[in-house]
Amino acid sequence: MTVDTQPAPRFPDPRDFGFTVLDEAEIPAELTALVGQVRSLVDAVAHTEAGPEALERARAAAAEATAALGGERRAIGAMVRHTRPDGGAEYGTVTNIVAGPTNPAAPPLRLERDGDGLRGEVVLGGVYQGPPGLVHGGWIAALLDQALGSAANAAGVPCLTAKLDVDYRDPTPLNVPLHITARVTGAERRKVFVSAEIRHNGEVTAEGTAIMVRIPLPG
Ligand SMILES: CCCCCCCC(=O)SCCNC(=O)CCNC(=O)[C@H](O)C(C)(C)COP(=O)(O)OP(=O)(O)OC[C@H]1O[C@@H](n2cnc3c(N)ncnc32)[C@H](O)[C@@H]1OP(=O)(O)O
Repeated sequence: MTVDTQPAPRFPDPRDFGFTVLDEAEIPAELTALVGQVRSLVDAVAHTEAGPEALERARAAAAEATAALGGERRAIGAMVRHTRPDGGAEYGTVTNIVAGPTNPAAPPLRLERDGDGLRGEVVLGGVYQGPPGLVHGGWIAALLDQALGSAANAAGVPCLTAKLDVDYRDPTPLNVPLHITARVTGAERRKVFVSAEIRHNGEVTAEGTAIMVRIPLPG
């Protein structure tokens, strides 16, 4: 593969392109706690064998909780800024389905810089089940896509996934720590090549490679 460009050193500020950006420190602790509680609720609902009375009580409490949040909604496309220890900034959508900090439908995945790439750890419970006791293959692809996209973005390159290849090496179990790593392996014109793995107990369960394409930005 030809490597003829280096990623830009600094990710552009999304505010310059009309996006709303909040700093992750601005996310209220109460919202973070609510997100965690709703994740527990989703797990409880998915697995409950409670009787009709308890189910109706739970439904009414959930309806009350929904009403308590009122009609105040964050705009679609709102972004969150994470400031790294070295002072650099990284951005993601605040409701990203794989790693959005305000999205209870997202697993609590946090990807941190590790050398030239990124690493993170996540435990996926029963609501991510595909085959019995195993993580759904679509979610494995989603985790890899997020890690691959984040690795390209962490290298200062705003881009979208053009092509994603996933190799499912071994079944990925539920309810155990999964270790995710990703890194940029090369670049060619607007294409950025990235590679990622998911490991359990040090063994690779899935590998992903992607071609990300840099988004042309005005100016
Ligand atoms: C914070 C991080 C969050 C990460 C979130 C996770 C990532 C995501 O989920 S992104 C969402 C999913 N992806 C998308 O929605 C993308 C949809 N596709 C598109 O918008 C366009 O096809 C796009 C932008 C990828 C490329 O289109 P365009 O800008 O017209 O590029 P184009 O000029 O055709 O191609 C540029 C280069 O990429 C290559 N390329 C484009 N598509 C592909 C493809 N599918 N396979 C291989 N190469 C491709 C072209 O061959 C060309 O290469 P070269 O420089 O050698 O000629």
